[in-house]
Amino acid sequence: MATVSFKGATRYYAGVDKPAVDRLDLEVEDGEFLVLVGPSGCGKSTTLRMLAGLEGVDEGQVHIGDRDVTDLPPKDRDIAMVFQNYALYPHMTVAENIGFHLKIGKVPKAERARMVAEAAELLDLEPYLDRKPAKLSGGQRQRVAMGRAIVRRPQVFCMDEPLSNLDAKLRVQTRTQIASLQRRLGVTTIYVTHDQVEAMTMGDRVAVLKDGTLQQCDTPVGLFAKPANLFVAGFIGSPAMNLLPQGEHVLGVRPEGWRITEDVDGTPGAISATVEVVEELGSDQYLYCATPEHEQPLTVRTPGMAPWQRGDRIGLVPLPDAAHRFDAATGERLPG
Ligand SMILES: Nc1ncnc2c1ncn2[C@@H]1O[C@H](COP(=O)(O)OP(=O)(O)OP(=O)(O)O)[C@@H](O)[C@H]1O
Repeated sequence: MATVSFKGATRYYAGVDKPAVDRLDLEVEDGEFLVLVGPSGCGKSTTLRMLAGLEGVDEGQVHIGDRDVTDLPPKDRDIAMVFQNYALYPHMTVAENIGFHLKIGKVPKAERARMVAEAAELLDLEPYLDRKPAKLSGGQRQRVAMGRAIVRRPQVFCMDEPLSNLDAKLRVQTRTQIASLQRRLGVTTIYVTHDQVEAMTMGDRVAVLKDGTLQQCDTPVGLFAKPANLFVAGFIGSPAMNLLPQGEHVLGVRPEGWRITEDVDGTPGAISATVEVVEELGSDQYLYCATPEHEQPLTVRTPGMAPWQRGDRIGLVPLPDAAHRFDAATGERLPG
């Protein structure tokens, strides 16, 4: 096990002036589950591939523990990678797929069988050890890919969208399994996803990237409570934070951060709004409200079966501590 450090790590692709990853500084702790998240093209995969040695580092360095691995080939980095497409060998059985790297590494046969059996037990794959990948479900294939990574006992796991081929329900189940497995094994893990819910539920910390630049790295609670800028504020949280321009500032209020009042005119500071759409979720209700000042409707989340209906006029006041403020010009969070 080991720490991972990116020190000003920068990657340019041939023929592109702007770096795909720009001076990335990031320290991952020993045993930590760190998620890289951001929209398509923000540089998540490139960051992971620089760590795995599948992509060169043009400026800066990458360290694993106390080793500078910047110029080491992938096989010497002691990393196991789990890809989106799993990259299983179709002609090999589950057991052979899981044990493949051990065989290449000349681990004796009996030892290999023991390690494969151990991984299969951990991943509930024992009944399938003699099957070929074509006869497995998507979730089982995903677990075989995990098994192949686990038996190598690497210092670091690198996972690039390993759940994106699963349907929504299985994805939710599998993300819990991966997170708990990682905690049990205690192997430092860097996990790439574009899904902010996946990021927030799995990561000890989450690093948010945009256009190749790290925006913020914090615990899920930290990102949610104190987004460092407008991008993070809008990206983390679902439904997204309401962002209301107010001259030189932007006021940010999460959908659950409003107090609703019927006394619109008698409540100082209340934003007057008309309920346009009501979404019933059973446990919650979402209101989408039009206001005279703002083009975008405001989203309001209320617990339970609130009494509001389309056409109601309501007043919205940010709850104490629910107001986030940003500089409209720079997008940076303002103190307080
Ligand atoms: N081989 C390449 N040659 C040129 N440009 C590339 C190459 N690979 C990636 N890029 C560009 O580098 C940027 C970062 O790509 P990267 O794949 O790291 O993003 P990502 O955040 O993982 O995106 P996605 O979620 O879509 O996989 C993008 O603008 C992409 O178009």
